[in-house]
Amino acid sequence: MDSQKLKVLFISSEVEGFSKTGGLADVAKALPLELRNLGHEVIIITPFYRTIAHQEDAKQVHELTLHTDNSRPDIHFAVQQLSLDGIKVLAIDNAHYFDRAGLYGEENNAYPDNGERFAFFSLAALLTSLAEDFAPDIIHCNDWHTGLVPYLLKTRFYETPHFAHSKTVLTSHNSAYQGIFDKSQLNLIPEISGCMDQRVLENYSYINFLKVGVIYASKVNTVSPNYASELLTPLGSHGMSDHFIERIHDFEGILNGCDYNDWSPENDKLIPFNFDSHDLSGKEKCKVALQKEAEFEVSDVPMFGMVCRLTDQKGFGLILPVLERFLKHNVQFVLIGSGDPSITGQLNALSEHYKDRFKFINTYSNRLSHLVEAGSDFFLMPSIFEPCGLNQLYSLAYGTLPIVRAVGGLKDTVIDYDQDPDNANGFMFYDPNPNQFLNILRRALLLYIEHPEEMLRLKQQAMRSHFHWSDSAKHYQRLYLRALGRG
Ligand SMILES: Nc1ncnc2c1ncn2[C@@H]1O[C@H](COP(=O)(O)OP(=O)(O)O[C@H]2O[C@H](CO)[C@@H](O)[C@H](O)[C@H]2O)[C@@H](O)[C@H]1O
Repeated sequence: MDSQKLKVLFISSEVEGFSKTGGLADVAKALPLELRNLGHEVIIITPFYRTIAHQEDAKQVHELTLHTDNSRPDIHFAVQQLSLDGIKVLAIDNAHYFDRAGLYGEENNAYPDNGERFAFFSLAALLTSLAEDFAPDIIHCNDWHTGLVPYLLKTRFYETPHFAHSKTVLTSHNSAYQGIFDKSQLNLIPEISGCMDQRVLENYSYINFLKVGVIYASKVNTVSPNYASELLTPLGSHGMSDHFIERIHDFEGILNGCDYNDWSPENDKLIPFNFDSHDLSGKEKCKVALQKEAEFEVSDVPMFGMVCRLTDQKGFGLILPVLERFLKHNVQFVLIGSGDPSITGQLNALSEHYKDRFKFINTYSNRLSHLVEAGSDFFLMPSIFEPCGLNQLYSLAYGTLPIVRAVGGLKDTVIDYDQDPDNANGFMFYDPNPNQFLNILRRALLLYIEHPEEMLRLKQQAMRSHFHWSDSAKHYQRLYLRALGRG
């Protein structure tokens, strides 16, 4: 085999098309496909959740046993094979851990045994690689769920010939989620529950999965250059800066891409009218469809959209204090999201009160997220932090101007109209302050009302901003080669 053609074991707790709660799933689909296009052989490993899509097509390919110490019964699991456009997807099937209503929890409450569930998943992924006789050059781990894999490679599997040449890459899609658990959840892995190394088992009592991954992976990255630099600071690192600084020579930011197969207004099947940058009449019709969906008056009013998980990260602490003042203007605003019940409650009350101009739909809907991207004039992402953000990339593709806070990947992808009018593709504000956010909303509103020709130019310019996954995949390829000492 060509020495540059690599075998990549890509381990992710969610994969678009099979299971999804957020942006990790988008990456776990798009990146393996582009790596395959570069000639690499990729196998994806993911849990076989109760709700996994296409399970009727699954074929059981292995029945495996995880031997624990003598005090616990062995754990049996099956491996189900699925396909992502020809890429082998091996799903770890164990009813105790994954036959549940949610991926990570229910009704916004995490499952109390998530540490044990994903410790099991990490071990099972490596056993599956052995059973499959797929000796990977690179084991690509994603987020805290797989943070123990690099440690397992250096302990339990240290002398296993199958992994003798394997290197690990850990991508942190969101370093705020670290996977911190009591050691009692780690009984499956005596190398950890009995570990005397304080860096692994802090105070000999609890573990931080992400931290262990950052310490032990061959290379570590996050999903934008700017978030990578934030992770090196105490303020922007969610308490992890010391660990990222320690790995500074093996750590970088690689910007996510936009999957234009799923997110192109020219051929999107989930929107009622297609359009492109030369002819935006289809976008106007999508706006009418969105107004009807939201039960708003159909008229030429600026439409603001937002689609996200309802968490503090997404900036609800900036939105909620000024939302009523914003809604005094002649605007329409559609927000699609699910998550934190306290945010849901406040949004429901406002949506009820301002029925003619604010519609909150408390749901997770792929169709609606496409309609909001297509039918809005502006898309809101006033995030407190944002490792990369995908929705601003989708907005740009649909000529919907993103209004973002200058953090993480938002800063790497959006150019502010006031700072650089010639090249702008959106609006950006800096301070995490509700009034600053309201000011920028008003700036956007003014542009819409007073300069429709400028609005059109900006929309067309936004549609010409491209973030191809093929570029990101080439960066990952270089990272893999460096991990293998070939770069
Ligand atoms: N109610 C809803 N209905 C339909 N679709 C919904 C939805 N809520 C969210 N989504 C979808 O979930 C995805 C969210 O992706 P983001 O990257 O914007 O955020 P997330 O915080 O989940 O991802 C984390 O990982 C990604 C991937 O690396 C980083 O870009 C990001 O900054 C980081 O926080 C999008 O595809 C969006 O359309």
